[in-house]
Amino acid sequence: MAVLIIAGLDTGGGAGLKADIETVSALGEHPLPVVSAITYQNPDEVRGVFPVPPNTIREQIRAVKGVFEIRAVKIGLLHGGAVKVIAEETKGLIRVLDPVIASSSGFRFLSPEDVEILKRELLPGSIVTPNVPEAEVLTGLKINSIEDIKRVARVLVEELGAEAAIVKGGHLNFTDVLYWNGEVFKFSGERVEGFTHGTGCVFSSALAAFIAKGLELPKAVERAKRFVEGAIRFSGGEGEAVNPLWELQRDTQRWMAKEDLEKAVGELVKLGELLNPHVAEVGTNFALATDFGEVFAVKGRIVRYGKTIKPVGPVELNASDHLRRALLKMREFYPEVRAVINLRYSEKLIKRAEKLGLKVSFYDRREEPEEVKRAERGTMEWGIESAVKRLGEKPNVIYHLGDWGKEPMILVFGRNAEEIVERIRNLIFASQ
Ligand SMILES: Nc1ncnc2c1ncn2[C@@H]1O[C@H](COP(=O)(O)OP(=O)(O)OP(=O)(O)O)[C@@H](O)[C@H]1O
Ligand SMILES: Cc1ncc(COP(=O)(O)O)c(N)n1
Repeated sequence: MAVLIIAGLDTGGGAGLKADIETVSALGEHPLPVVSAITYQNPDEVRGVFPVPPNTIREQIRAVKGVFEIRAVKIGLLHGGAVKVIAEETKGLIRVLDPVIASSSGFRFLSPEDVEILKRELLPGSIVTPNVPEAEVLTGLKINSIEDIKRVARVLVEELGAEAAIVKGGHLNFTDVLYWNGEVFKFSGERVEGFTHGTGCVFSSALAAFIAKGLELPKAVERAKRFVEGAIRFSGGEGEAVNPLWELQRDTQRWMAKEDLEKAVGELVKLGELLNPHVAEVGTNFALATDFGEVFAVKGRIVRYGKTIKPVGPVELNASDHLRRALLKMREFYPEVRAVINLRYSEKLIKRAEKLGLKVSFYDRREEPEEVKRAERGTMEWGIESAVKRLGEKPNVIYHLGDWGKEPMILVFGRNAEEIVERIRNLIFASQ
């Protein structure tokens, strides 16, 4: 279904049309982008705005209206001169209006006169999604509590003529309130850590996309809120903004990691007889992490098989709890490390690793504090941390000499699966 998006361009690639297009596309709908303003901004500041002339906005809308079946319209950043044209051209369509009055970096986009035009021309009949400060400007009322939010949402509909109002609590307590058809709906949320530049854009676009799918308003609001939470949680990256593509990126990384690891395991199997003596009693595993902290490994581990070696099962997500924990701990110190393998301990391998110039460290399970031992699952994390701290720089190899009932083990780390295979090749050929 097509969603018409009328919004501004953010040169920083965080908010505005770019975030809207990503959101609508990620949710499987077709975005029809109409530029209302060109901004010059980065994550820290908005330097200026070039308003696209009203007629140019009109022609952009006319080029697609009647050609595509527009199921919803999302309206973001505007300028006073554009309001009337947009109101005329979107008449009769379901409109989600995000009244972007100021940026989160503090730049005032709409003057008080522009706000009045917006209230008069565009707000009536729209589903309006102000944040707390915007709702205050639109209604002239102060908001200090959830009760105030409810009252203001009602005013936006009953007095200012909106079709529905969702007052967002991102600036208060993360609870959003919808007023629609004379009823109040509350959507509770918890604070999510991450960048919030662009949250309002993603929320309103997601809402428009869910409406386009035919969801009833309360359900669409609930889904839009959950979508934004994910986009905040996985918001890292250069844009310093929300990331509407996180689920797609996660899935892409999943198949890439799976494929890379399968290929690398295949290469290891070719080393069969040479690697066989180095396979741990408990089995060897090979793990690869994605940027999202998900870790793939071989289900059932890699075991000795006659004179050669064999992966017991396929490469799968979370197939090795031990290596997953070792790798994730290592990545807390060195995020570029993505892969790890465990081998049976031998002094010969350690000597060889040092000769090859690999940085080697170790941990001693006998030094493990009692409380970590009792907690049972913290040993690996403690071990990696103590080995990293002991060396004072990035270790490529970490070993431990075992303990009562625990087999001594070597972990070889690398930036990717191929690097591990290369390291293993060098280690075992040279240790013959
Ligand atoms: N840190 C956060 N954790 C969880 N949810 C949040 C957070 N910040 C905002 N939200 C949610 O994101 C949505 C957008 O709300 P917000 O109040 O941030 O909009 P906004 O101020 O218009 O955004 P923008 O930053 O684009 O101006 C709402 O559903 C809100 O509850
Ligand atoms: C083009 C454009 N549209 C919307 C916003 C608001 O987003 P935020 O409040 O996160 O700055 C923005 N900064 N730029």
